[in-house]
Amino acid sequence: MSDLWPAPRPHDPVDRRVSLPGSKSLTNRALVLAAIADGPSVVRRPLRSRDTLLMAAALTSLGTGVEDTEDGDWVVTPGPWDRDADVDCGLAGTVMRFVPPVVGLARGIVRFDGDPHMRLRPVGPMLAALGALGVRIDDGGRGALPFAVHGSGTVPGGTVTIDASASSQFVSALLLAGARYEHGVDVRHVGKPVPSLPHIEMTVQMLRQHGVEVDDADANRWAVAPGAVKALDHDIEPDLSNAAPFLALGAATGGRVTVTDWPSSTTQPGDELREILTLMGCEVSLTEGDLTVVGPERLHGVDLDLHDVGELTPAVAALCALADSPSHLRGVAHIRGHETDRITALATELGRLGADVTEREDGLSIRPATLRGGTFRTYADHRMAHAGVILGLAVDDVLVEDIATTSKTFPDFAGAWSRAVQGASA
Ligand SMILES: O=C(O)C1=C[C@@H](OP(=O)(O)O)[C@@H](O)[C@H](O)C1
Ligand SMILES: C=C(OP(=O)(O)O)C(=O)O
Repeated sequence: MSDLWPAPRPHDPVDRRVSLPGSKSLTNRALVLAAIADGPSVVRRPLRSRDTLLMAAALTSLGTGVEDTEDGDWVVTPGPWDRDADVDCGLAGTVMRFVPPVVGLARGIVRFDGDPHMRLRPVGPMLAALGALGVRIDDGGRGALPFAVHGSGTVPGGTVTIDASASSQFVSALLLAGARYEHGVDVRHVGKPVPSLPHIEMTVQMLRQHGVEVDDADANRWAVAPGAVKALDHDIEPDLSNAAPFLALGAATGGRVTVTDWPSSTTQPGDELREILTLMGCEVSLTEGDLTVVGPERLHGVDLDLHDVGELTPAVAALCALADSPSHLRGVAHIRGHETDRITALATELGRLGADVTEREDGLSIRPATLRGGTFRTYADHRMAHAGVILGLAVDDVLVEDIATTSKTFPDFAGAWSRAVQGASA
């Protein structure tokens, strides 16, 4: 298969019903919590994609049992965690950040590395915080991959100050492990605002479901009391951020798309798509778990602060490039530290196809322009690929580079996308 994938363009407004794979963020939290719980449990309808398979492999290499059931669920059995191991983080922020704090509870030296770009993604402040909590880290002073965590079996824990403005995952990581530290953990953020707060709420909610006491009453402070993490089975919701391109299919074509099993209440930031698409002129309705988006004749531009939902930026930016009025996307300086520098990547690639884009430190301004076909580069970033296929809905001859990069969070995205765009027989 060519490295350049012709993005399919529908010829008539579509009317589709789509079921999506599970959430990366929920699956990887469920796996970590199951691995440090007080007994075996089941992760039902997990996402099986590169990021979650890497998480399962990391926990398995420590000594955790992760077994498949016939239904495709995972049975997780906490293990002895008494060995040295190597962890491949790939390009998964959740593996690089969520695993080191639990390795403090293991006995052994665990070495972490990942894809070339992963060595550039931020983790230093979290490693420094872990050191302050009593975990020995050997990172050669780099504050980045590769590094080793020397687990001694117990972690003192306690109060720690961290600048988590580069990633909410620093906070989530410390909280996920914190109940198993001798004194729990009391995390205080100092610095520019923490992005992606719904993802920290997701962490807090899941910890509470596992019987862990969490105090999040004050802004920028999260305290986890020491205690057991009770074993608990999880049903994983569909990935609502990965719903973005599919909802965009309705939004950008004046068609109708329904995503099934949309939760009535959720901490996933993708739920914000309902509000965003409404602002862009779509009709959006949620009825008995069916989220339906009906696109307008032309989408409208929007002025949005995406600080809390930064991972939606690539898909939203692509939709803005198809709108009939200017858009301003703000508050997402931190996404320069995502799978690629997403602000520069979006400005470059939308611009290559004719979009009128201004790159700013913390976002993008996008004005209406006539788009043309061409190559859309993806920089190993699944969500850049989503942006490319969205443009391909409205522009002939868009070639998306390395569509397989979508396997980070979506198995066979190209197949699912072709079927959604062209109908079930595709
Ligand atoms: O905790 C999580 O599961 C995530 C938190 C966010 O990270 P940042 O806070 O680094 O943006 C988000 O962008 C990422 O896709 C998933
Ligand atoms: C930022 C993302 O991923 P990660 O979990 O690797 O940080 C993302 O999926 O948009």
